[in-house]
Amino acid sequence: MALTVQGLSVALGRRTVLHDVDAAFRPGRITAVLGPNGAGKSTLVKAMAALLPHRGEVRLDERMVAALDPRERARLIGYLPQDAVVHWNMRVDDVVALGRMPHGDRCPRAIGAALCLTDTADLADRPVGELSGGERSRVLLARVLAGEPRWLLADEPLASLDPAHAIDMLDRLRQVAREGMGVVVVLHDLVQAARIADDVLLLDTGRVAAFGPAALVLTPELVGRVFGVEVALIERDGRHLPVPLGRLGG
Ligand SMILES: Nc1ncnc2c1ncn2[C@@H]1O[C@H](COP(=O)(O)OP(=O)(O)OP(=O)(O)O)[C@@H](O)[C@H]1O
Repeated sequence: MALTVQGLSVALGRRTVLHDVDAAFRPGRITAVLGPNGAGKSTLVKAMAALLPHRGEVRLDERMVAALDPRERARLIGYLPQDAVVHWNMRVDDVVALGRMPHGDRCPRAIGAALCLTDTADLADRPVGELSGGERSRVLLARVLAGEPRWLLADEPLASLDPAHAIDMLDRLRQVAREGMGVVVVLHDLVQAARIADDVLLLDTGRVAAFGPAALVLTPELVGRVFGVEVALIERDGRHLPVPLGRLGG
């Protein structure tokens, strides 16, 4: 099931913060959305999840996402917001079970698989309010995965994770993509993006600066220009990882 964005523009307040974005995302692949602060990354994924009014089209195959019944949309697209919070101090397994709401069930297999994949089964009977920020991030990912969506849109899921857990999180996204889910993930870390992404959508002040296979987008020239930094490539496991060295002209 392909996820396609065509002519997508979003205005917030009086400002247009996304301009005419075109992109075709493919299932079974990880697309990293990159760009400087304020480039419009969060706005893009929110609009793709039909959480913001927009102009242009977001389609799942031929169907407009905004026109889908909300429960069906939630079954197809899982959205993991930046800085997600849990307002009630529920048990972890109950939080994860909320991910089944669009299905109207409490499928033990799906919940168990999500707990297992995110390494949160040991936390299942803990109150979510007692968890560390990183543990909570994994639980919130488990909640989305429990809904077994066809697409996962994750906004900066690494924000509160230490390097080891960040690597684990990305490996989990890789695993769900291998199983066929389409993954669109907003990232800040260029090295992690290069490790994990099949494709990269590079945004610059609300416009697409580049979209395509990671190796073609994550070049020192392109990344350096958009972020205003000097970038060196290091090679690891056959991938070229862009490392920011300093500000351009600094
Ligand atoms: N409610 C709002 N009203 C007006 N402008 C807004 C509103 N929310 C966000 N913006 C602006 O929209 C632009 C895009 O914001 P967005 O959060 O999508 O950027 P981002 O690329 O995700 O940034 P970051 O890397 O800092 O998280 C920013 O310039 C931001 O100031």
